[in-house]
Amino acid sequence: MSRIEIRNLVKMYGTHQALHGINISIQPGEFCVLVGPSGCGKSTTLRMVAGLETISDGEIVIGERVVNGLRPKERGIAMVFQNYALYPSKTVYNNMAFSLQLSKMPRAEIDRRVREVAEILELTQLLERKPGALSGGQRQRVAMGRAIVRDPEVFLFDEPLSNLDAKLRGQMRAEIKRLHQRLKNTIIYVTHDQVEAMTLADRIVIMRDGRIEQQGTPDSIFHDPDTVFVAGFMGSPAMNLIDCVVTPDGLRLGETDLVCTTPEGLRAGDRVTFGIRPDDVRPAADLPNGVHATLPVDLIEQLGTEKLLHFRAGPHDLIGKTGGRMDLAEGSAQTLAFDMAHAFFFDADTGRRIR
Ligand SMILES: Nc1ncnc2c1ncn2[C@@H]1O[C@H](COP(=O)(O)OP(=O)(O)OP(=O)(O)O)[C@@H](O)[C@H]1O
Repeated sequence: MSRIEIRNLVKMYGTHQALHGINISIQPGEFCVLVGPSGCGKSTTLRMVAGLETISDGEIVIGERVVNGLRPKERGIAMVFQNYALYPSKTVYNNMAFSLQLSKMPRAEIDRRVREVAEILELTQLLERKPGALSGGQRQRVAMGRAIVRDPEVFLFDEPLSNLDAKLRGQMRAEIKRLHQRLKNTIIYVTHDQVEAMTLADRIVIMRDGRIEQQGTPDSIFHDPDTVFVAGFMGSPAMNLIDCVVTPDGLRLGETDLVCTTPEGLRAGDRVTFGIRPDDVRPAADLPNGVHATLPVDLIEQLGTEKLLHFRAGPHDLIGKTGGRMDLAEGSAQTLAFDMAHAFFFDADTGRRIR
């Protein structure tokens, strides 16, 4: 187990600045997920830790060593990519053994490691197969096995599940989590999937345009977002976000009769973004103490255990939730309740949270 320190990391691609001074301090054994929209710099950061990209400025420490000048294989890392890059002509056994063979490890030790890891990943029955005869999930496990046999100080994952279907993704996510509980290696994991970030991470780092927008535990990122960007990015369906102007009475959402008192420090005329998660907008019967408003529900999505209620508040399309068994008709006006204890307010100009 090694700590990883990323200090003031800068990446220039010619004149394009992809990273603007990234600072992340990852504790030994911590599972750190880098998440953010396409092009925000997640992969670039990971590839610089791996030694696959040069460092324009700043410092990367793995364990006790500054690794800026070290080649990838000298860094004590193993990387699992999105396209597993298995050797098609080699068996599963030889795919897993290959890097150890290159390092001239004794055959008996290679055999012990490959079989032990195959057992952990339930690949023992497949060791003589070639990748072409494996399912997507099995190939993904071989790619992980190939990384694990090397017993690296640090694992780097670059969107390892993005080629799998939804069900398999869920299964592999749980397997990666179990593997981490068992091996306790330090991990940096890149994804653009916020569900993966929430479920896997000890620490989530949300990136945007080459900068860190916020980092913290999944709980703190979800329940205590610093910015409207983080609030809107984490959570599915996304938080309802509505730009509005504070009136002398408080806050009015569009032309509706929903008015709430505003947090201290806001004055009439201030422009704010009001945020509330779909979980906190319910039919009034579910939430008697909320702020009530009667609004037209124009679409209901049945998800099984719950239903999503799409409704309009003035010009805004919003989403609420109710239990899957609740009987509601599309196109009818419903009295909805907003749980204002869980509402958020952001400065409409800067996007910063107003606390
Ligand atoms: N080799 C390169 N040359 C020039 N620009 C690059 C290069 N690689 C990445 N970039 C740019 O750097 C920025 C960050 O790219 P990066 O691949 O790290 O983003 P990402 O967050 O991993 O995105 P994605 O989720 O789409 O993979 C982007 O603007 C991208 O266009």
